[in-house]
Amino acid sequence: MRQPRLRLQFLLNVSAPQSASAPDLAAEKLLAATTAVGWVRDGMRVGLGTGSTAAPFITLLGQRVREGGLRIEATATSRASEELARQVGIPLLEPRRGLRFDLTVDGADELDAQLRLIKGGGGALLREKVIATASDYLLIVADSTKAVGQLGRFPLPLEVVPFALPWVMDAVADLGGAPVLRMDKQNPLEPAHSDQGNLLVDCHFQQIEDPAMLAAQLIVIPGMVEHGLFLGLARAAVVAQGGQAQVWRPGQAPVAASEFTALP
Ligand SMILES: O=C[C@H](O)[C@H](O)[C@H](O)COP(=O)(O)O
Repeated sequence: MRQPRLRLQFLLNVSAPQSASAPDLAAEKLLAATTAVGWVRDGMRVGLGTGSTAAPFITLLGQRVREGGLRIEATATSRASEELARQVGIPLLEPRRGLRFDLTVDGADELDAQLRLIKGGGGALLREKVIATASDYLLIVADSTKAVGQLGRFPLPLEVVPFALPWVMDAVADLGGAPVLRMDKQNPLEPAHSDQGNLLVDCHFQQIEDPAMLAAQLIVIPGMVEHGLFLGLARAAVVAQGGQAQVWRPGQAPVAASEFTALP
């Protein structure tokens, strides 16, 4: 079946800038995605992230597959990304033992200078962490609003087994996380569900002083399936600001992305 042609112009028009001084986030996301697509090589197995920055990456990757003859195989971190990948013609692999990825490209809700991340604003944190952990290289693509001095202003998402919800919320409140059950955007009277059918809880810490300690405290809460702290997983990030894309690596000064013709 002939795949629809998706043009950069279409991607740029996803949302208009809100005012003359506000950053054009759609353009920044597209720039980060375009930079990452340029580093995908023939024969790679690629993990496909989720969200509004990963989506243009998937679309542009599909364009390279269809029009440039790029041979890759991929697995997606959400049903939405899987559907998009199918639409744009990316060959998909089902999960199986031994499957690893050369590269995963994914978005983030917050990243700091050590490339510690908060993820899961789109509810895909569990599959995202599975695929990131099965990847040799996790590359984050982000607009300029995602880079922070300290993690925690963005509410930390948790995926929670429904039966365990009240006790998980009690435990998170004891840790100072002000838990809020996420509601369904389409049906605000109903809770949101992950692709696995679990609930999502957003924890308002405001500031996370010690992400590693918090991760250790969260992971032992029964019924808390996964948390959105991604620590020690990202090898690099492309952070776009205005018309400039920079490469961030853990603890290193940012470098212009134009310096790199391959993965940093
Ligand atoms: O669950 C969603 C993911 O973690 C996303 O990658 C994250 O929320 C960033 O999404 P966006 O690029 O849309 O801001």
